[in-house]
Amino acid sequence: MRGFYIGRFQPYHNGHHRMVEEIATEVDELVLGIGSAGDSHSPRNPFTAGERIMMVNKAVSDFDIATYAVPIEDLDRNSVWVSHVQSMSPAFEVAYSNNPLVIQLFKEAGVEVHQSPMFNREVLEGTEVRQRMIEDRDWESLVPDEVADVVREIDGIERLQRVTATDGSERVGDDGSRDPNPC
Ligand SMILES: Nc1ncnc2c1ncn2[C@@H]1O[C@H](COP(=O)(O)OP(=O)(O)OP(=O)(O)O)[C@@H](O)[C@H]1O
Ligand SMILES: NC(=O)c1ccc[n+]([C@@H]2O[C@H](COP(=O)(O)O)[C@@H](O)[C@H]2O)c1
Repeated sequence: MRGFYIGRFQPYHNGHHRMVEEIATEVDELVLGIGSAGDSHSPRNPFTAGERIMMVNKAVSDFDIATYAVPIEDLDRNSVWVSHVQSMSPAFEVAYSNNPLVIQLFKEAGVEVHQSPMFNREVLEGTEVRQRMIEDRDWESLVPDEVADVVREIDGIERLQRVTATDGSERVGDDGSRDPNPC
């Protein structure tokens, strides 16, 4: 059986890794959808699709299943998003997600969806990992070693710190969004 698991993986962290470990007990093959593939160089999405593919491929190489990383760009229309995913991915029988919108869209399209527990969510969250990177606090312990190597190879910390820095003329929200009309 082949499964599908999508995330932005900004970056791929130990919570994702635990989820893949669980999924690997249920499927022989897993497609890892690299979500929001067109986004990069922003506070919420610092890494390119290619960089995230490197992180994921290296990190999951130890698991005893075949994996395929497939970049999936966002669409303006949620109602056709599952068809878009299916048009880009090898065929799969079951989707894995803990994201309520993703679960809803797959269920409405008639795709079986499995959820997993949230692992140590207090710290295993992309937002927390990126915040630690920005503040030069320990982030390495929250990601697989292979991911830390990729982040270092691409000077990821410096990039994230640069794209997060503001010149004081705009405000950056908690989600990394920038207010285009600062008062
Ligand atoms: N600690 C975790 N345990 C289990 N599942 C997780 C964990 N963190 C994220 N996930 C799930 O993995 C999928 C992809 O998550 P995503 O890439 O958005 O990571 P995130 O940690 O939620 O990132 P961000 O804080 O950047 O939004 C989602 O279904 C999400 O619910
Ligand atoms: N309409 C759309 O483009 C659409 C809908 C649902 C999810 N997604 C994407 O799927 C991914 C879901 O991953 P997360 O669970 O990490 O949020 C994200 O990249 C999100 O942007 C896109």
